[in-house]
Amino acid sequence: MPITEVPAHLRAAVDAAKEKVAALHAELPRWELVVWTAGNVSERVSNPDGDDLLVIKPSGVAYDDITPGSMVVCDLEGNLVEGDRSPSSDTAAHAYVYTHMPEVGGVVHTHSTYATAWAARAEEIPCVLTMMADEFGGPVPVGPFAIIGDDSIGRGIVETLSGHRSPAVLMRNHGPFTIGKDARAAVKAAVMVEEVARTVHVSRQLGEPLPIAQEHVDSLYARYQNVYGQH
Ligand SMILES: O=C(CO)[C@@H](O)[C@@H](O)COP(=O)(O)O
Repeated sequence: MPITEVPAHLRAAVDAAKEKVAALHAELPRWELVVWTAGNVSERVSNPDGDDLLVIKPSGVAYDDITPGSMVVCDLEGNLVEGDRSPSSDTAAHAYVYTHMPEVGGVVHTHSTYATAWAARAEEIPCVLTMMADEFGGPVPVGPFAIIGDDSIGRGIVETLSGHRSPAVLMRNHGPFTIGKDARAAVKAAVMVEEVARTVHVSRQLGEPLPIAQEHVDSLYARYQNVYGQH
């Protein structure tokens, strides 16, 4: 049964998600992860009484014009539930991730320069920095080439990241998609994947970066994910 309007019991949660996701969009230009209208952020709105919803950016809207009121609400089929603009052109991908990865609460897509350059080569970013062990638990993987317009991008994200420690995937010839427990965590992963893509790129200009032993990757990841305080 398609959802044609936001259920009353989700109204407050949807409005809170609109405020949060609108504010998080400002982080993409702030960290220089996007140009013009590229990129998008979404967050799941869990529905204990039925199908979840997602809140996402309206398609093609300038970042300066993104407000809580401009955000769009869709069901997990990608159908519009609330909003006066078309949802992001990546809505199907976000929705597919939420449907097939129930632990994911936020999805981000950017075209950040260094991560996208790695995606253009379809080359994973090797785990040669302790920061990568912390945040990604190993290399940042590459996902398949996928044309926008159906759920092929979403399928590529899910096939690559399911069971993988990394919250980021470099979709071949396209750019990074990141996931997290909520939209803020996915935005953080987008910031971090661009940072490590740049650092490893710079390092490789002067030689071959040295790998980190798996045992050290594992212990760094465990510490960062379970002990290190992030607020
Ligand atoms: O990369 C793509 C599509 O995959 C861009 O068009 C995307 O970054 C921005 O599109 P939207 O404005 O979110 O519709």
